[in-house]
Amino acid sequence: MKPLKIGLAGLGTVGVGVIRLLRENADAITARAGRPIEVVAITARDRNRDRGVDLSAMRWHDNAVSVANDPDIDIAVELIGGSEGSARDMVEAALSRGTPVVTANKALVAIHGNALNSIAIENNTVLMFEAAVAGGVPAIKLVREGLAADHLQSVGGILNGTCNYILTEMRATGRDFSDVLSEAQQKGYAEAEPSTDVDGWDTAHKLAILAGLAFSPLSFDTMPVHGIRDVTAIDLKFADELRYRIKLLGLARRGKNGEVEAWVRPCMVPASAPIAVVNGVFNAVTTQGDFSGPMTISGRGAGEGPTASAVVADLIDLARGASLPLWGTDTSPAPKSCVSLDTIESAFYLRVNVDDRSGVMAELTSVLRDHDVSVHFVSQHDAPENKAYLALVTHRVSEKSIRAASAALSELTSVRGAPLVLKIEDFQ
Ligand SMILES: NC(=O)C1=CN([C@@H]2O[C@H](COP(=O)(O)OP(=O)(O)OC[C@H]3O[C@@H](n4cnc5c(N)ncnc54)[C@H](OP(=O)(O)O)[C@@H]3O)[C@@H](O)[C@H]2O)C=CC1
Ligand SMILES: N[C@@H](CCO)C(=O)O
Repeated sequence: MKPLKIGLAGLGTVGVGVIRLLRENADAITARAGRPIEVVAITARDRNRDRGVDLSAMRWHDNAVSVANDPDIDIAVELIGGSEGSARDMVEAALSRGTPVVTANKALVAIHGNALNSIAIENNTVLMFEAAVAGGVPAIKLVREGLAADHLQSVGGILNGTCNYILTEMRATGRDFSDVLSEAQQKGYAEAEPSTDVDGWDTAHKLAILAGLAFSPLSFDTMPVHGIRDVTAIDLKFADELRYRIKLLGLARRGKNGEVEAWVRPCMVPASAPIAVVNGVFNAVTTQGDFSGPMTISGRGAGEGPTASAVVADLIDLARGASLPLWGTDTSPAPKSCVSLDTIESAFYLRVNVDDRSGVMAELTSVLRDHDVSVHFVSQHDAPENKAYLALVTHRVSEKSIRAASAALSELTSVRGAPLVLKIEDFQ
C-alpha cells in the first residue's frame, strides 16, 4: 500500500500531537484510511529544538512555503497559526499547486476562508479544517456532513475553553474575573496575552466558520463581539438565584429573509439547557434544525490529543477520497454582513450598582419606563458602604432600547459605574 505523504509546518502543541498520534495509532489509522499516513517533510522556526519525538526520518525545510512546494507530498498540513504571514502563504501555495490542505487555524479560515476556497476550487482541490472549531469535538463534521440534509435555524455554542474555565471558576469560588484569570495564567491554562480568548475573538473566528457552513460566509468585520471582562462575581450569584448560568456564547441565527444574526457575548442560559452543564475547559456546539431538532455535542476544545485527533480525522477523510468544497457548492458565495444587534428582541438581565437609599428604585424605573423597558423581576443584594447590587430581568424588548436605557442609567448620580446588560438566551 502506497503511503499518503504529509508535509507538516508547525511542530508545537498540535504538530507534535499529530506526529505522536499517527505513530501510536498507526495500525488503526492505516486500516481506516486504507493506506498508511506518514509525515515525510516538516518545518518550524527552530530546527534544533528538542520536540520530544524522533524527527530524524523527515525532510527539514527552511520555511513553510517550501514544504507546500515539496513535490513528494500528497497533503500539506498547516499548524503554525495566525491569519497572515507564513500560515497564509503556505496554504495559498499548496492550494495553488492543487495540493489538499488540512489546518487547525481558525483565524485564517474565518478571515480568508472564502478566498482560500476559491483557490481550492480553481485548482480542483480542498481545504479541510475540522480542528479549527472546538478542537476534538467534531463540529465541522456535524454541520457539514451529519446535518447536511437539514435547514439549520441556529448554530453556535461554547467555543472557547479559557472563557468557560474562568466563568466556571468564578461561579464555583465567588472570585472576580481578574483574580481567576491571573491564577489561570500562572497554571498555564490561559495565555500570557489573554485578549484573543477573553475578549471573544477566538470564539468569533470559530462562529464565523460554523455560520459560513450552516448559512452563508460572513463578513467577519461586521460581527458584534464582546468578551467576559465585565462579568463579576455578583452576576454569577444572581444567575444562580435566577436558575441561569452565564456562558460566553457565539451564536448565529437565520433570519426570516435569509439575513444572518451572529454575535459573541456572555449570556444567561437556563440552568436546564444542555449547554448550561458544559463546564471548565469543555466546549459545546449546539444546533437547531427544521428536521433534526435541537442537538448539542460537547468535549475538549483544545490540547494536544483532542486537536491532533481532529487533524488526523481530516487526513483519513482525504485518504478515503473526500473532496467536499468548503461551503458545499462549486462557487464561493459573496460574504454577507451580520445584522445589527439593534434589530434583535430578547429578554435581558440588567445589573446596576446603586446607592442604597429611598427613591433610587423610582429613579431607575422611570428611566426604564422612558425607554419602554418592561421589568419582569427584580432582586437586590447589599454591598459595602450603603451600596446595593440590583438585578432586573426584563420582558422581551429591543436591544436598542435596553442599550439606550443602560446608557441613561449610568448618567444617574445614584448609579455607580456602567450597568451590565446580558442577553437571556433561551435557544428558541
Ligand atoms: N493548541 C491547541 O489546543 C489548539 C490549537 N489550534 C490551532 O492550531 C494551530 C497551532 O497551534 P499550537 O500547536 O498550539 O501552536 P504552537 O505555538 O504550540 O506551535 C506553533 C508552531 O509553529 C511554528 N512556527 C511559528 N512561526 C513559524 C513560521 N513562520 N514558519 C514555520 N513554523 C513556524 C513554531 O515553531 P517553533 O516551535 O520552532 O517556535 C511552532 O512549532 C494554531 O492555528 C492554533 O490556533 C486549534 C485548536 C486547539
Ligand atoms: N484558546 C482556545 C483553544 C484553541 O482553540 C481556547 O481557550 O479554547
